[in-house]
Amino acid sequence: MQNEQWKLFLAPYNQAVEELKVKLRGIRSQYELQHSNSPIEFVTGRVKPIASILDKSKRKGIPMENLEDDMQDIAGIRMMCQFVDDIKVVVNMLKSRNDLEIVEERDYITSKKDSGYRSYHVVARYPVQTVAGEKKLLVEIQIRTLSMNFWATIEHSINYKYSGNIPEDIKVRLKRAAEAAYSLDEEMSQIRGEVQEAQAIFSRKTENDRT
Ligand SMILES: Nc1nc2c(ncn2[C@@H]2O[C@H](COP(=O)(O)OP(=O)(O)OP(=O)(O)O)[C@@H](O)[C@H]2O)c(=O)[nH]1
Ligand SMILES: Nc1ncnc2c1ncn2[C@@H]1O[C@H](COP(=O)(O)OP(=O)(O)OP(=O)(O)O)[C@@H](O)[C@H]1O
Repeated sequence: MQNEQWKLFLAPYNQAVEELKVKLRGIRSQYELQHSNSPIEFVTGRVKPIASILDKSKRKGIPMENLEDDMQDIAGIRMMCQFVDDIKVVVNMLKSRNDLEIVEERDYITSKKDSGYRSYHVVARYPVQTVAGEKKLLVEIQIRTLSMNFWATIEHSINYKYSGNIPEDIKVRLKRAAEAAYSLDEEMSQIRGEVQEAQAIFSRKTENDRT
């Protein structure tokens, strides 16, 4: 594909990512206004870089004409939660929305990946309005705790550095670190009530300071 063709192909994906970021960040703001604890800590999103699309299509044998149907993560959203239990709340909230349709779920929390990776993945079909009419696109939504995100971000950069061939000793350390990150999640879950009460007090205090 030429540069112009890529721009045209990716434009609806950009739109989907921008729209979903606004919508999902809006949910957090609603919780904030009510001074109640949000199951969503923060939301990020990206359109897969062209080099990464080309690399993945080669790796997985996906022909260019099948990208729309067979590459599920061209539009990607990530939702970070404070607690493991919040992840189910977020997934159910996504399921109850009428602006997207969940087509696949992958639970890498109950069944972590070999690398140690944990996250909950949802693939959804999301409609964007284009000048040529409505277009339904696949969007990958990754839902994870802050601690899972910390691990995955670091592991992703190490993987990049070693082009996917991480030395065995580092792999072992990363797996150990993944378990440590999960222990942190479990410990924090034990004091969830305490943490949330403190955050509610702090949120009211900062609002009072502002007014
Ligand atoms: N850091 C990190 N991220 C991962 C790992 N496994 C999956 N991911 C993330 O999850 C996405 C893929 O999710 P999967 O459900 O494994 O999708 P897949 O099509 O089966 O596999 P991919 O070929 O990796 O896309 C990747 O693009 C990453 O963003 C991992 O071991 N480490
Ligand atoms: N669903 C997502 N939401 C937000 N950011 C994402 C999502 N998926 C990947 N990213 C981030 O986007 C950047 C580029 O991602 P890229 O698609 O090249 O990586 P990847 O997810 O590891 O891809 P692959 O599936 O091809 O191995 C990375 O920083 C990655 O962490």
